[in-house]
Amino acid sequence: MAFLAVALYATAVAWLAGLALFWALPLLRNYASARKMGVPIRVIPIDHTNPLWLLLDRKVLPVIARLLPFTRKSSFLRYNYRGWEMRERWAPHHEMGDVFTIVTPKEVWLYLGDPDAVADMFRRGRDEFPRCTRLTEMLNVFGPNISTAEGAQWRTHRKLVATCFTEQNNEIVWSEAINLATDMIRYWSTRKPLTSVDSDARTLSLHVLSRAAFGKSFRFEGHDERKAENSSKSYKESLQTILENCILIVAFGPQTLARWKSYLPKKLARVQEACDAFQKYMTSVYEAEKAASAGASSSSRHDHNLMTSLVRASQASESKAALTEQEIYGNMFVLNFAGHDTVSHTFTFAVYFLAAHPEVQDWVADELHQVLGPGSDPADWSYTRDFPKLKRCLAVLYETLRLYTPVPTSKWTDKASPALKVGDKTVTIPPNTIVLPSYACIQTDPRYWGDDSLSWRPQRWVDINEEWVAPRKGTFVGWSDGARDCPGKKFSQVEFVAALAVMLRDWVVEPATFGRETLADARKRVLDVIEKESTMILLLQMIHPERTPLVWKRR
Ligand code: HEM
Repeated sequence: MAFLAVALYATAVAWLAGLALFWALPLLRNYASARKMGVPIRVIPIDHTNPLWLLLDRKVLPVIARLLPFTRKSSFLRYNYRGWEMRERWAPHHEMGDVFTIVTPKEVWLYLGDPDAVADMFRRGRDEFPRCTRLTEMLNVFGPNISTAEGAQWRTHRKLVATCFTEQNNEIVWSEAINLATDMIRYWSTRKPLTSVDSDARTLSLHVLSRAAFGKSFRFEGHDERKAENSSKSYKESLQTILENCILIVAFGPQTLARWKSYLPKKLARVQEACDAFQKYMTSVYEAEKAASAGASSSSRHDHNLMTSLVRASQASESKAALTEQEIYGNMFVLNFAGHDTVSHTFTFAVYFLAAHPEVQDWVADELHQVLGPGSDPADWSYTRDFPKLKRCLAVLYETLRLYTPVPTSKWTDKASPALKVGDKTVTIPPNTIVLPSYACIQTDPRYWGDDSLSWRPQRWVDINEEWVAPRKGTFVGWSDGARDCPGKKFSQVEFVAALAVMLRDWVVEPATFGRETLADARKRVLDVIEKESTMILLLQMIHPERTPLVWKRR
């Protein structure tokens, strides 16, 4: 009996020691580091980027909030999950000032709500505020790449990737988006009511990417038209499966999945198959391009898709500045990853906002009739002539990103301790601190955006002379800023504007009404759904748009 008691005691002590070593000590160390900055501190007990916690946070926290309602205002419930920024908006900054920290057992996160400090941080660039590659290393699935590299390596990736985003590639994006959107609106107009906006928007963006990235064109297939067979084997389906299961892939790792493939449950086996198929697909395109470069084939010589540009640029540069085969795969995956759901989720938000705002649809349609003419064939619209004039369409994209930013941008201090001026205070930021522009705050703070800052009003981006209204520096970071901003910014703008132009010139969208609901009530319901049922999965998205059906009609 005495032996059992000693064993239990020893186990308890070992547990406590383990807990102190792995949790409490780092938390205390980080707390001490944060205190040195002399700014308000909030503490959260779990590293919110931990892959296991990523699988659980949205399930666990609502249960705790229900069982222990008095904890709702605690830092744990307010800040210990992905995307808390969207729920809180500017509230934490108005409570704590333009700068505050959140301390986790992993590191300290510093939040900036002052546009001048944000602009200064981006201006000072990668030397003082590099990317914290730990946060993106999950994107190393198929090889090192532009998103996960730093220093000289990143410069090589960035230089070569930048050569892919040419005006010729934008032309491809423009015409492919027009073709696909023409088929998509045809499909949407036959669905009454339409419940597949998000799924169809993903198809559109995937098909634009497959053409612009790999040179493969696919016709648009609506949600109900898609065939289920071969689901994880084709390029399209494999990429879709990978993107939908990124968190699982990160949690288990593609190598582990491959090693245990015979024993995996059905869902994981499908994910593993998809990784395998996507890798094979990239290898085949890579080999074909290499052969074409060597003169064995001329099939892809004149195409300006991202893969061919990357292989050619890499072959053309000196050996030290070239990318390895693995790095080319890594970059192709990351371009697909970064360019797919960012655009499709934003497009879905925009369609729902439009359904709630008929006056914005009319405002955009006026521009489309003026620039493109009422009866012109979309196939004749020109990227170089028409795209720069479609400012109202672009404003719909900016306004949607302002309120619902899919990708939060972040920097860190690495081993340095830079000083940053925030208002009249100079904050010396310790090493190993993540530094973030509080995007959900600065993009909606009434101090910079006015009293209607939370209203979706694309008209704020275009003045009465049809000139673009640039926001104050540091108040809009939708595509990030500085040296590591988004290289796909123009790509996404061209795709979005082309698709929107096709849809809004001749069509209008409204919410389907339920029972005796009026159209005005249905529009309010849509806005409520956008606000309450959007969340950060891997990116910010509407969770169940299919529960809010829409109807498209001829204008
Ligand atoms: C609406 C659409 C898009 C939004 C809102 C967006 C936003 C962003 C943001 C905020 C970053 C910086 C992330 C950070 O600092 O951690 C970023 C980086 C990046 N984006 Fe985009 N993006 C979009 C579309 C695209 C597209 C279409 C592509 C490619 C086809 C792309 C490729 C990339 C890449 C490769 C990076 C990493 C750049 C680097 O680290 O040097 N993005 N994007």
